[in-house]
Amino acid sequence: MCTAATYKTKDFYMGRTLDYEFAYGEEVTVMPRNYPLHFRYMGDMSEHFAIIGMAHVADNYPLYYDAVNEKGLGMAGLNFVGNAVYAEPDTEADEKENVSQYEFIPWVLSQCSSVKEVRSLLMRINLVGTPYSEMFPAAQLHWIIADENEAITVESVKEGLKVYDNHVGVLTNNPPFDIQMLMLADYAGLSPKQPVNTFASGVNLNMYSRGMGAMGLPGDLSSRSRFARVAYTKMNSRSGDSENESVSQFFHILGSVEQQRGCCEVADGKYEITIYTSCWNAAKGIYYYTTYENSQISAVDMNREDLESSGLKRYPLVNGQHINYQN
Ligand SMILES: C[C@H](CCC(=O)NCCS(=O)(=O)O)[C@H]1CC[C@H]2[C@@H]3[C@H](O)C[C@@H]4C[C@H](O)CC[C@]4(C)[C@H]3C[C@H](O)[C@]12C
Repeated sequence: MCTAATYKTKDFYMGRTLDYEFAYGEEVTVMPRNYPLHFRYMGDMSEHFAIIGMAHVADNYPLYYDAVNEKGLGMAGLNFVGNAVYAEPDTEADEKENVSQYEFIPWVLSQCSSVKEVRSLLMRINLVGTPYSEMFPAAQLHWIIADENEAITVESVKEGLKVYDNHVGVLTNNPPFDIQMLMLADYAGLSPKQPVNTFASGVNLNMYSRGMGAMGLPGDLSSRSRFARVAYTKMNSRSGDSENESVSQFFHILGSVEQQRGCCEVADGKYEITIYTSCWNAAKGIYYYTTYENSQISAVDMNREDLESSGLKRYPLVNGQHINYQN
């Protein structure tokens, strides 16, 4: 399971949890403007926007999971198993741009500076299921794409490519996004305030605890429950707007859906955990992250790199707890 969210204070933030039972060997990867990008059907792009994000780098090619570009446009791919259906390449129709699912993030982030531009790019796209290699078959994903003004969800399903306005700025996994939004209505009565007793007149109910306004918010790890929980947490979130306060609050928002080892068994003795949690400041191009074994926030600042260069800059994840002994 995975969860993604956006958050706005003075700056715009976005990130995700990557929940899985194993890691592919991911690194924070900066793609500078002159890194030669080769697309399977769309030729080469020698200059483009610079990008920073989490990627598995295969043969010097960054297979991004989530990333943001220098214009502040970000996106994240989350599992959509059983529902993702990709098109076949259509090389006859000139107006269609054939893009493989593993190229979707670089294709969008290399050339769009806003969600508005993404919407028109998506009208021309033919998102195809061509795998990167035999070792990396097509990942069944759906995506959240956002800038500081709006967020959308993109789902390639058997009916074709669907683009939804995402007014809550969150995404998890199955079921499809429109159903997740419909089911959010189940929680319409929840509130951060103590409930007013509307149970029945004449029944005197004692509010015996704080936090009872959110009674009914699901606590389990299913995708629909994480969707409701993270949407509730994010929409009711309050923080100062400094960088530290915003980043700290963002990690608390995604902390509401964190997966602890042992609670979600996916095969005998195999457990899904939150392998990493990311948060980027979209305007500043700073990519923050924690890992399951390291709760200290690490950061890579895209603007401290030479963005006019042509080689990838890769930062292996800092793992292992860093405990601050005070005596
Ligand atoms: C497994 C990851 C998604 C985690 C997730 O959503 N878990 C939810 C589990 S569940 O459904 O709810 O059960 C996805 C997110 C991004 C994916 C990677 C990226 O798409 C980049 C490439 C794409 C290649 O086609 C496959 C390898 C790969 C390197 C992908 C491996 C894997 O599918 C990743 C890492």
